[in-house]
Amino acid sequence: MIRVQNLVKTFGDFTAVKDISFDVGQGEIFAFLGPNGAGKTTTIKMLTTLLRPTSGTIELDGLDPTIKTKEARQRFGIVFQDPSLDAEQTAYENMDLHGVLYHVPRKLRAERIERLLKTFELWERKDSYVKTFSGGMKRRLEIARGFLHTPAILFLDEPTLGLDPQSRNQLWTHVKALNESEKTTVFLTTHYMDEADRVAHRIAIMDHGSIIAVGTSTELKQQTNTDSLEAAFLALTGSSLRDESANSTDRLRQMAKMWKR
Ligand SMILES: Nc1ncnc2c1ncn2[C@@H]1O[C@H](COP(=O)(O)OP(=O)(O)OP(=O)(O)O)[C@@H](O)[C@H]1O
Repeated sequence: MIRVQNLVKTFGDFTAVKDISFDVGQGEIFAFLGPNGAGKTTTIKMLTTLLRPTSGTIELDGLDPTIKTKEARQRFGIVFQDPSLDAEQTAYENMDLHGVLYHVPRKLRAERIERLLKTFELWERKDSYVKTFSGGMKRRLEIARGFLHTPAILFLDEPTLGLDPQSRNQLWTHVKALNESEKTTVFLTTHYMDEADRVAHRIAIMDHGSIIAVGTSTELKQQTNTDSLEAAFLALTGSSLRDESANSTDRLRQMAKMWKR
């Protein structure tokens, strides 16, 4: 369903994604884990046509998204870290607008909106304005909306960031149920190891722009001789802080640019 070969992304003289390759099968839940600045979001942005790869190839449901951009966009749904709902509209209106944008026929649209809002336990609140929703409800609505046009693949970039354990748990229960009933391939990133352990069929660990390990949670634990995914993750990526070093590198780069002007 997703095939990535030798994918590279550079920003100026900095390489954020360094020659990565992996495959994700149909119906699989695939988690991308990695410390801050590892290159996860950059990879998702390339997969979802938001960033152009510097080199390498991507195949989504048999299509090259850099060439068949419009067709590829129809095949996937995305939920990013930044909220993208219209707070001044109701839950139903947000869903409906998305359905119109994705050309979901009216009757099917109504049926799917009802099914998805019920699945994500939002049907009772369908006519409430999104601005009155809690963080967990907003996230559930965004994910329900991501499923609306029956995408072959759903991309979730840190979908549970900032949610309480109850909301996280409930969200994954619903995502898993839809993955099973609709056979949607799910590609996700998260910093919560317990979530990846629970929902992902396979996990890729990324660090400094490279994929350093891929496998099931059990395989990663065996490979590192550890007894939890978190321990396996730390064994593979080390325990030094990344965002600090990435930020200071970024700062240095920015200063270098200013001096060049
Ligand atoms: N537009 C850009 N210009 C320059 N550098 C960028 C740009 N976008 C990302 N980067 C850099 O690329 C690296 C990878 O960033 P990315 O956002 O993909 O990491 P991530 O794994 O998603 O991290 P996090 O877990 O913190 O979200 C970082 O060092 C970041 O500063």
